[in-house]
Amino acid sequence: MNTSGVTLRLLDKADKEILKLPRAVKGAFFDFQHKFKANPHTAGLKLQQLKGDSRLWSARVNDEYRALLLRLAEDDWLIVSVRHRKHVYDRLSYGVNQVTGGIEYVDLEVVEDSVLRRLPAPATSVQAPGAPPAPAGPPAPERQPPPARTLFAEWTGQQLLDLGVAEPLLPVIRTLTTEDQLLGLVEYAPQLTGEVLLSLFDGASYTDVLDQVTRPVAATGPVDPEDFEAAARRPATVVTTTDEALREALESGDFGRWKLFLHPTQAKLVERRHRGPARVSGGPGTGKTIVALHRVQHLVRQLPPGRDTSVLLTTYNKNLAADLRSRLLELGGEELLARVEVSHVDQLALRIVREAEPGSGKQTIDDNQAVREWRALLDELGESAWEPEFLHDEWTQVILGQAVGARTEYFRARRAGRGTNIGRGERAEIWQLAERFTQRLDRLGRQTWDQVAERAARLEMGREQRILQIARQREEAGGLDNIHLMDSSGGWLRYRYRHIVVDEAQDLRPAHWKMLRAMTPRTADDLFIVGDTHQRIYKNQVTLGSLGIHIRGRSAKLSLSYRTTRQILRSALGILGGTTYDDLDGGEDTLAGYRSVLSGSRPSGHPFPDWGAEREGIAALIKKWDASEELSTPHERIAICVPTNQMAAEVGYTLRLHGIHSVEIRADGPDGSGGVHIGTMFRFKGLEYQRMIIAGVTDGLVPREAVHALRDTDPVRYRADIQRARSLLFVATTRARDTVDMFWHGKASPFLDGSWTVGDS
Ligand SMILES: Nc1ncnc2c1ncn2[C@@H]1O[C@H](COP(=O)(O)OP(=O)(O)OP(=O)(O)O)[C@@H](O)[C@H]1O
Repeated sequence: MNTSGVTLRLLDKADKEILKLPRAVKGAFFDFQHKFKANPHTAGLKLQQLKGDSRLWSARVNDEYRALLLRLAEDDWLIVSVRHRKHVYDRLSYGVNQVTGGIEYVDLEVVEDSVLRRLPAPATSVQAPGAPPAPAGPPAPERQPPPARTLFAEWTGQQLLDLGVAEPLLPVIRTLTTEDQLLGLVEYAPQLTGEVLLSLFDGASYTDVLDQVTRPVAATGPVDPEDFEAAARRPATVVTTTDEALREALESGDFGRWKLFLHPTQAKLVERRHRGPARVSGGPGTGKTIVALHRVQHLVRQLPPGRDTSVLLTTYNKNLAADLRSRLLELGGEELLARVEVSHVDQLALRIVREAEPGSGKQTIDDNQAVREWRALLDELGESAWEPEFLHDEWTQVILGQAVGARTEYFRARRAGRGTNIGRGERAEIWQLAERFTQRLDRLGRQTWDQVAERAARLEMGREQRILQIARQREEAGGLDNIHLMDSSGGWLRYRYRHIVVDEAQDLRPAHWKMLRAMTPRTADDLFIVGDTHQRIYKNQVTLGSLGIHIRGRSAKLSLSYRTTRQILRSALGILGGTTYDDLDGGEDTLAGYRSVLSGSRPSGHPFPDWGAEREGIAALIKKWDASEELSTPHERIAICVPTNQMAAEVGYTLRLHGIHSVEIRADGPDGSGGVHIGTMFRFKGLEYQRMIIAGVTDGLVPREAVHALRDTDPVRYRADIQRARSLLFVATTRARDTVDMFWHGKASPFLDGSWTVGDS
């Protein structure tokens, strides 16, 4: 707790610099900020204003290092940089960005140096290490190579400024001729400048950049360039202030940054008050889960003091829920976790059902087991007119999905997205089979997850009705508290949660939504829904409005990927083809503006004649990485993704023959540690690896042969199945931070476009 009244903030770019400092200097910096907060004017800190500058000050961190600070107000300071004391301070520039209203700081010398280091060959002007810094103004090679067209010649200075580019960088931007130089500039430029320039460079139009990159972070009101205090409060100034945050920045390095520095668009979503359910979409790696976690923390901070768990954080499977729990713990410790229930949605539904039917003891089975039960039933009946998969989908998506309770209702039920038209006579047959199927499951003491969800939804909706009825009676009785607010178990009858936050929303079943809707009162900030329909890998397509969840006017999008490089992102988008995706509410969602400022090598393609050779190729690639100092990667940061369990086992076997240890990713996470992770595509949702190898991406496997067969017989189902198969491959590809290697044998999957350059395997 700071008692001196001094506020000390740290600019996110300064934090990046500090991370690169030697350990001892980091320690000294931590002590420095404590002393500074206690009294900035202590003699030992040597606080002094830089010559001729009204706001920029320097202070002593240790004998060698100085902190540079902007004085925002009397006792309000912002650390913008930590530098060696010999560093020259006369080319520093700071100001309030006219578009975002955020504070920006640029060390022109550092930026120009970074660009100069990347001059195109023959590099007649490359500076020797330790050479004196370039003089003011744009860097000029000693002997001019033939004039190359500069990258941003097409746009005027004013146009770039209107997009939010930092003004002091315009001269150096005008000198850029190669992508490499641009990356050199982006490394040290303010965040928005980097995003704008890379988007333009990658071919986005001026208006698209304005709409998708600049507008979401533009200031809402007029910007006063002299008002630094106001500027510091805007989300565009990405800062942190707390002691713990500073410690975190020093100790956990890059891995902990998500806890401290939110992108302005992320920060807005975390803090915004909504009058009803709100939804956040965005491509893979844009920080949707990070926003969900910070949102939970924000909501908990608004709760009245107490010990109850009034916030639910839920997602669609056990593995992801476990991950959310550990990340929430990292973010806010036990104190935060104590106010939040983190559970996966099926588990929550099962708890509701068990609470209502204690001792029912039914075994819950998954979709594969259920399809086997359908097959057994059809065999027993000698029925061959229907496929078990078709009946199972019809039963879960139409009958259970729409809570169809009677045969006549089923005759009228909408079957959107189900393909094959079926008439009244066929519906009568299906209805009868579905009845037999549920009787069979009952007899065997089994239930499916869809049944559990449906039952939980009904129970919760009933409970909400009782709550509302009691509230009405209470009102009629003049607000007197003489009505028994008891539920069957004798507890007080009230809504289970005050706020619900949902991650990976695209894969929840319709009944889950009904259940969740009934669990929280219809008040401000009730439901916060995060998901990306481009990553839907199950068949649960919903229209939230029809399930009582109205998000119109409260939707927002994240578009900057923090995970994947621009090169991977471009190839991954190619996998989706031109297909359209829904927005969970009957409309359309797109990945327009989806971008990254990270750069790396292009993804590679590796063709092989057969599966055996392909597996050998995978082993050879891993060994190649192991043998190189530059490419070597800890094995647990490498994953191999394949279409089937059988193929996963076979890859594991081949790797073992080459002495490479691997662990299988199961439904509840990796089965062990310390080896290359191998799993089927379904297992990769929510995971992240430094290197992804995606194998078996062969036509007939991706998508499966059976899908092709539907093309003529059932075009609607064909389109839906193709879309899901594309999403599966898209999810796998976007798990990669640095590299993706796509392997196939025979004919490559039709989902791969020309961007998959063939590697040297
Ligand atoms: N503001 C941030 N600062 C630093 N890192 C961030 C930030 N936001 C997200 N990240 C990092 O980016 C990666 C992806 O974030 P996250 O998992 O939240 O994305 P997502 O949109 O939920 O992805 P997916 O849809 O693929 O599951 C994580 O490693 C996360 O730590």
